[in-house]
Amino acid sequence: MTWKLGTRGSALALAQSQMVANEVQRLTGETVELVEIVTAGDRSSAPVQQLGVGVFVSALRDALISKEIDFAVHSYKDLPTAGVDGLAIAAVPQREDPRDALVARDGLTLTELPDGAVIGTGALRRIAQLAALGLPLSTVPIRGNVDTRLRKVANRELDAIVLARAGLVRLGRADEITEILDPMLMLPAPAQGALAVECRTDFVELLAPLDDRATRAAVTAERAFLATLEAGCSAPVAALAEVTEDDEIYLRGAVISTDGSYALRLSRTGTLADAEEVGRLLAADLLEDGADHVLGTTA
Ligand SMILES: NCc1[nH]cc(CCC(=O)O)c1CC(=O)O
Repeated sequence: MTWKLGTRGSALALAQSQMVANEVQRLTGETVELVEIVTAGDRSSAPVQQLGVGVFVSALRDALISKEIDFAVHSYKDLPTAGVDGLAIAAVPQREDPRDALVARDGLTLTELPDGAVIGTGALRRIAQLAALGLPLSTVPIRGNVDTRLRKVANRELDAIVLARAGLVRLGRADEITEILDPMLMLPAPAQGALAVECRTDFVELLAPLDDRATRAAVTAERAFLATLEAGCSAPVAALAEVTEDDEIYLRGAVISTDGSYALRLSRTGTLADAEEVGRLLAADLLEDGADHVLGTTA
């Protein structure tokens, strides 16, 4: 039997899905076929904030439930925190670099960009953290696939863009990065750089060999942090968990107002086994410090 892997048709989705397909074939000996699924997010060119979370995933989930496909690969950071009955995340493969990256004209770094430089990014988390740096830069919304975005720098429509380094690596275009942004300045989105392999519950055990326990724990902590804050706060949220060799987890989290004038940043440590609790507790710490008021300044 050939296993069917559902994927979006973008170059990044295809690259990610092909990597996972190769891993599945290597680890299980099964044959995997890619099946392209068009999602509402691919059909629309509206800003992602207007479309809402989940626009890229619901068509894939429908195809899983109807058995058109056996499993799907998502960029984990694009998955809504709520799961779906009958489906499960069977594996979280080893994470790619979670950091954000700057691609600027003429090889420039953030501090080398001239006064008035224009940076393309639509993500509130990135807009807020760039604003919090207090540099004489402005941001404009940008959408489209990675290739389209990179072209806007190459043809000088924009001075720079900010992207997830992981996407550029997977597309073989990491050499266009002019600065990797330190998480001290630009904390990534929860689960950035990680993939989620989703399937019906009857398929879970077959895909378990792909799971990387350190990545799963890191993502569990980051997403528990996000889910807890979503209840009380809708300001831009950033989080990054790092796992040490002796199974310690170090989670950093931030909530930033969109104009960058308020930024709350805290961290917590715990054990790998307590990943979920570390995330929830860090969110509680931030809420106690007024994370919900940071939201108030955003609205
Ligand atoms: N929101 C879009 C998105 N979803 C996943 C990635 C690629 C990186 C990843 O897997 O986290 C990107 C592009 C980007 O943020 O630059």
